[in-house]
This record gives sequence, C-alpha cells and structure tokens, in this order.
Amino acid sequence: MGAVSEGPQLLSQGTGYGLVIGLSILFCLIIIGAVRIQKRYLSEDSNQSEMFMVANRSVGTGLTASAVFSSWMWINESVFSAAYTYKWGIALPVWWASGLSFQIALMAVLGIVAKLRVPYAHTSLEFMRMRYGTYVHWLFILLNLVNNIFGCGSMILAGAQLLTGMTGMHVVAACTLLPAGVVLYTVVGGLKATFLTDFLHTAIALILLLYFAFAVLANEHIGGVSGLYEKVKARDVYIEGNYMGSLLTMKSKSTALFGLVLKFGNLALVLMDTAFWQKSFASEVRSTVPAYDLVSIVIIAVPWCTGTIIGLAARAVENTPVWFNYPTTLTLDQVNSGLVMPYVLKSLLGTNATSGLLVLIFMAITSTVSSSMIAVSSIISLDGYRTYIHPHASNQQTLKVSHWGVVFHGCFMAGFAIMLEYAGATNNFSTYFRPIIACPGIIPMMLTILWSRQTKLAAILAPVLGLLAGLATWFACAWHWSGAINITTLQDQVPGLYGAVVSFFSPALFSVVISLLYPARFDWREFLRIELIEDKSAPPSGNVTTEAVDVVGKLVGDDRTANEKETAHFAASPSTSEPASVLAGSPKSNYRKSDLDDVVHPFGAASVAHIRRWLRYSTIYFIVNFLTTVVLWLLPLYRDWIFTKRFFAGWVITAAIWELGAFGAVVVYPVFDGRHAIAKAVRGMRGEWRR
Ligand SMILES: NC(N)=O
Repeated sequence: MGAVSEGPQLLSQGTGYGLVIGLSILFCLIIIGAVRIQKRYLSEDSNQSEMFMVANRSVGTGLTASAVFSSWMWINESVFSAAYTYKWGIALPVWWASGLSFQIALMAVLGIVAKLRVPYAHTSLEFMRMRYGTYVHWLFILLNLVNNIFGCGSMILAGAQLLTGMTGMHVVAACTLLPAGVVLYTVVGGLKATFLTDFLHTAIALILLLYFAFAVLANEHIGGVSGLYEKVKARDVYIEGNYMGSLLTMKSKSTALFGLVLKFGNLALVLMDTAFWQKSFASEVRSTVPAYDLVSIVIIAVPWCTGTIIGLAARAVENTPVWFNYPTTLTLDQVNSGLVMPYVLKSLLGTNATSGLLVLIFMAITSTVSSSMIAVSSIISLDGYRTYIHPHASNQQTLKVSHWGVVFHGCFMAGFAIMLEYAGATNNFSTYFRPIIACPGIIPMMLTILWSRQTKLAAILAPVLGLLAGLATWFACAWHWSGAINITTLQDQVPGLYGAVVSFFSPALFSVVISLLYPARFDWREFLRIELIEDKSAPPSGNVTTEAVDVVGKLVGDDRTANEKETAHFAASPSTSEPASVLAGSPKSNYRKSDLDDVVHPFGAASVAHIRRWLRYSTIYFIVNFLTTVVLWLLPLYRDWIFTKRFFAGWVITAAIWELGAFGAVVVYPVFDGRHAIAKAVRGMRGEWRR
C-alpha cells in the first residue's frame, strides 16, 4: 500500500469518505423506496424467500441483462484495463474483452439446460447435492466459497487501494466502508432489489465511462483520434515482448499470456459463482438466453473503448506539462494499482471528473459485491441451514438466515480484504493464483447437468486431483523457469498460465476415466424433486400440461435406455395446457419427495419445444462467439505489424460506438422492456396521491 499512497493526492480525504458514505446511504434509501413500490403496486414482496433469492423467477430480459452486465462489469475492465493498456499497448483491451465474453455465452447455455433439468433449483450447489449427496455438496460449497471469497476480496482490495491512492483515505476504512453500504441495501432488498440497484449502477457507470472516453478524446491536449495516434506513435518507449517494442501492435507477448490466464480466471468467476446461476434461475424462461447473450456482446465495449482511449491517452500526455505531477511519471506500483485512469482524468478533465471516477469505482464494486453477497447468503441459508440444520424451516426462517448471511459475508469480506492488504497481496498475484484454485470444479460441475454417466467418485476426485495437478504444475514451472519458488516467481505469467490450463482441463480427464472405471448412470428425473420453498407470494400451484413430456431425455440427446424411457412417465394433468404461463413465470408445483415414476415436469410440450429451441440457439451462439472473440479477432492480427493511422481511427471509433451500443442494450432497453411495470407502479402511486 505504501507505494500507492506515496504520490500526491488527486482528491481530498473528505471527498473520498463523503462519496463512499453518501452513496451508500443514497442507495439504501433508493432501495427502501423501490422495495415499497414493488410490494405495494406490483405485488412483489422481498420478505418471501423465493422472491429474496430468485426473484420469483420472473425477471425479464432487459433487467436480467442489466443485472448480469452490472455483476460482470468489474473495476478490472473499467479501470485496470486502462492501466494494463498503458503498460503493454493497444492489444491489451481486446485480449481483455475476449476474456470476458464467451464465459457469459457459456453461462447462457448452462442456464437454459438448468432451467430444463433442474427447474426448481435456487443455487448450482443444490443440484450437486441432489445428484451426488452430502460429500460432493460440501466439496463444491468449499470450491464456490474459495472462488467467491478470492474474487470478491481481491476486488474490494483493488478498489480500496485505488481509493487510497486517489484520496489518501485509509485503506482499512475503504475496505470496510465499501462492503458496508452493500450489506445495508442487500439485506433490505434481496435479489430483486439488487436487480434494480444493478440497473442504476450500470446506467451511472456507463454514462461516466462514455463521458470519460469522449471527453478525453476531444480534449485539446489529445486532439481526437488522429492526435491520439500521433502522440502515442511519437513516444519513445520500448515495450518488452511487443513487435518492435511498439504500443501500437497486436503482437504482444505479455498481453497474450495475460489474456489467456484471464480467460480461465473469468470462467471460474462466472461458472463457480452461484450468483450467475441464480440470476439465470431468477429470469423468465424466455429471457435467460437473450439476456446473457446480449451481455456477452456488449461487455466487450468496456475494456475495448475505455482501455484503448484512456490507457493510450496516458502515454500521449505523461511527458507533457499538462500531466498531473509533471515531470514525475507513474511508478510501476502505481500503474499496477490502477492509478493510470485517475491521473489521466485529473490531468485532462479536472477534479470533478476525478470525483466522478470515485463514483464509478463505487458503482463497479458495489454491484459485484452485492451479487456475491446474495450468492453466499443463499449458500448459507439454503445449502447450509435449510439442508443440514433445519430442513423444514419456513419461508420466514430461511429468509432470516439469508439476511444474517449477507451481514456475515459483508463483515467477512471486509476482514478478508484487509488481511490480503497486510499480507502484501496485489491484483497481479490474484490474477495468476486465483484461476489455479478456482478452476478445478468447473468441468465436473458442468458435467453434473450435461453427462448422466459422471459418477459420484469422479465428482469428488476430479476437482481434488485437478487442484493438486494445477498447483504442482504452477510450482514446477516457477522452479523450472526461475530456479526458485517464491512470491515473485509464482507471479510470473508462464507458470500461472500452465497451472491454470492443468487446473481447468485435467479434471475432465480424471472425471471421464474414473466414471468409466466404475460406471453408473443417473436418472435425470431425480432433479425434478427439488422442492420450491413454501412461499405465499407465489400464485397457487400451476397446471402441469397436457402431454406427457420427457423433457430431460430430449434435452441434449436422449441417453437413457428404452426401459428407462418406458418408466419415465412424466404424467400430465388432463386438460390445461398453459405454456404461456410457464414461459412467463415460474414453475409453480410444490413437490415433495415422491417415487420417480410420479415425478412430473412442470413444463408443457410447447414450453419444452421453446426451451429446446433456445438451447440450440445458445449453443450455436456460444460456438460462434468463441470462434469470433477468441480466434478470429485476435490471431490474424497477431503478426509483425503496427497500426496505421487509418486502421487506428476505425478501431477506436468502432470501440466507441460499441460502448454507445452497450448503453442502449443494458440501460435504454431495460426501461423499454419494463415499461408496463413502470407504468403500473406510476399509476398506483398517482392513484394513491389523489386519494
Ligand atoms: N469481469 C471481470 N471478472 O473482470
């Protein structure tokens, strides 16, 4: 921390404390108001646990998209992409973008599979337990918590170090105050409330990012796209590992290694975070895929536009008198702590814009932390309390534990971030270490809903062996390349990459081999026995539809035997076919433990066909997304070539248009999408005032 707080302060401590505390209180008041409006005029009550945890599975496309975007737009890509662009040049933002997109597209596929196979689940861990029982459940609780705690903790720390670097605020105070505000409004509002605050966060953050990008480009000291190109080209800097040491080439070794590690780390941050599963369970059936896929497209804009413009602008002006603290440039520690963007804004746009950046940092951190809190509190309340301590807990009891879960997690995360600070952890160490410990569970978890032959032994051993193999690879590579194993050599890029590759892929091998050694088959109908929590806010039991539908078998190819098919009678009620109600809302049956042959899937034939269509679209889209963002975009440009002025102009303008498109998709569109609910709430309030 010392190095970061050494430089001159960009803003006063009072501004730092005032903004963090003021915004926390403001968001709490907004959320209290929103919850009251929802309850009074829209019949949505966060005091019901289904509502608190999965928002009654009724959130539409627009709001889901803005919530997913908000949880996924970390300060990493909004602030650190500029810092790393400063370090390594123009290749970095797109390698960063390509490490953010396909994970969300994959989550869309898994989300829709989960909607079919486990329509009543609240968390991803619930289906691990359903399929494999207690030991696997605990193992994956641990893996999820490790991922969540390291992801969330390092983000709080990165934000706190930034606040400290910018304002001189004490880092312990920053680590405490940032999660404190989130605890307040998350306890009050639950998941639906975080959907609403996520929307506000996203709107404010994107407005600020757009303003920063356009104002910096238009600034007289930059001189537009062409001025930016010329000033960066004229700089006499040599970037090790870049083609001709240039900042304006896509051939950058450090960037490529960083980008590859990021892909694995971010896969874990999505798939091993119950929050992303929860948002998918919370959304309407017809909203899941469009919302997640939309986010996978627009999230690209954040590092691409912001990183490119702000990161290169720093290079353009850092050696001129307009630079704050001229003639002193940033130290490597300050760059690694993300101070590039604050310095650019202070130098070119002044104090107000720099204060605006504090608001952006607050928005980016709190929206991610709030979804992490809901996720962990649902692990505590559903996977812990309701599963092992009080299986017949009522709605209200479960909710109370969820609330305490949020408070506990908030306090724990603050303490954990402070511990990381005093242990000397940096964002860099976390980047290379986290994928190794967070990735081993990903493939076994995916196989739990995709492959009926993965056995319990495989689900237990594959992640553990994968973790050991990943750690062994990491240490061995650090030793091999640097001749020593210590905190410095372990932060080298190549050991981190090999460790992550082994951690991620080896569990697939372990799982398949172990499963085939002692084969067994799972009957997907077991999943349909997860109960809905008793919830008086939910409409009465919905109708099961006309045709007997073997939803599960048709899902991803039917791999059950003929005999199993015969016994799989997903019986149906005789008359009412209401696919529309299923598509629009939640599965509303309230199952108890029953014979498998009595298990009935809540979705009707039409709904199933509809969902299968989404599954097809999402799978095709995922493949296209992966090929485009990871292969076609990056590899052809990885060659001995430096951006021409014309190409640079097209590149930057496209990035800026993309960011405008992101604003349209996750800010304007959700308002349009929710116009009926907004109108209903406004009519309700107007009616009340008139009385
Ligand atoms: N969105 C992330 N994980 O940077």
